[in-house]
Amino acid sequence: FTHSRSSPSCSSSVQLWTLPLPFLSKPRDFSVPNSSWGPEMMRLYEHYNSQCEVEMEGGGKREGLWRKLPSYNRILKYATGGVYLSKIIQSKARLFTRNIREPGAAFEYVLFANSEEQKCVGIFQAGHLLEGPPGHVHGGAIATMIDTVTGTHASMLSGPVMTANLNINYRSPIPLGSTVLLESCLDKKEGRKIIITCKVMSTDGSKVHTETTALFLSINVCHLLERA
Ligand SMILES: CCCCCCCCCCCC(=O)SCCNC(=O)CCNC(=O)[C@H](O)C(C)(C)COP(=O)(O)OP(=O)(O)OC[C@H]1O[C@@H](n2cnc3c(N)ncnc32)[C@H](O)[C@@H]1OP(=O)(O)O
Repeated sequence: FTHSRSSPSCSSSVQLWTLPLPFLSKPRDFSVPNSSWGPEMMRLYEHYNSQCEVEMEGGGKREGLWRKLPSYNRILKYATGGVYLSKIIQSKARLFTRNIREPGAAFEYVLFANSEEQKCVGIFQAGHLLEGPPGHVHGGAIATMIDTVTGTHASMLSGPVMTANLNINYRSPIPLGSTVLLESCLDKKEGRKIIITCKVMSTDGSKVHTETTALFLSINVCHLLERA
């Protein structure tokens, strides 16, 4: 939500300096290791995190291929345009995936983006509150993981977007408590449409849990206000 598309009926070009002070305080980034992260979650986190910076011969560092994306629990309030968006955000609202306080109970996750390859990955550890079939993760929770990674990927490519369609094939169940790797790839962009494919896999890549094609439509943030 850092991009803005101009519209004659609703200007969304609100700048950060117009935000009141509470919105300027640095929000907490939840996508950092905590005591609930298991060995597989840590291993994959370190694998991608180590590729965010590359050591140079002279001892300095430069940006690597991957970038870790921060994750907040009230993402819209901290975005450019927060004054407009605050009209539709209730004070108790929290991002769905970050609204359980107990570490490890629900979604533990971190996203990384690779702009050169137009790829995003998500590392998710599914906690005990996400049960569907006994001992396994609920299909809606899996859809949430997919929507989070592909939605973030689409908004990085095109600014504000809404999910129009998620076509998910569930191939094998995900054991509760396990860590999975989501890989999101741009398929194509056609006007306002962004089509993304996404696989949910076991951490060693040996098992495919789901395969998805997702359609996003870029929107003007006024699209949300019109429905408020
Ligand atoms: C860093 C920050 C991270 C942010 C991190 C956020 C991560 C989480 C991301 C979560 C994202 C969500 O969950 S979003 C919440 C779930 N989604 C929603 O509630 C969306 C509800 N639906 C809508 O608001 C609307 O239907 C839209 C915006 C999707 C589309 O409406 P519209 O803008 O008026 O567009 P419309 O004219 O209908 O359609 C434009 C073109 O797209 C096609 N089209 C539209 N819908 C579909 C469809 N379902 N399947 C196929 N095609 C479709 C039309 O045929 C048309 O094609 P043609 O004739 O031009 O060829």
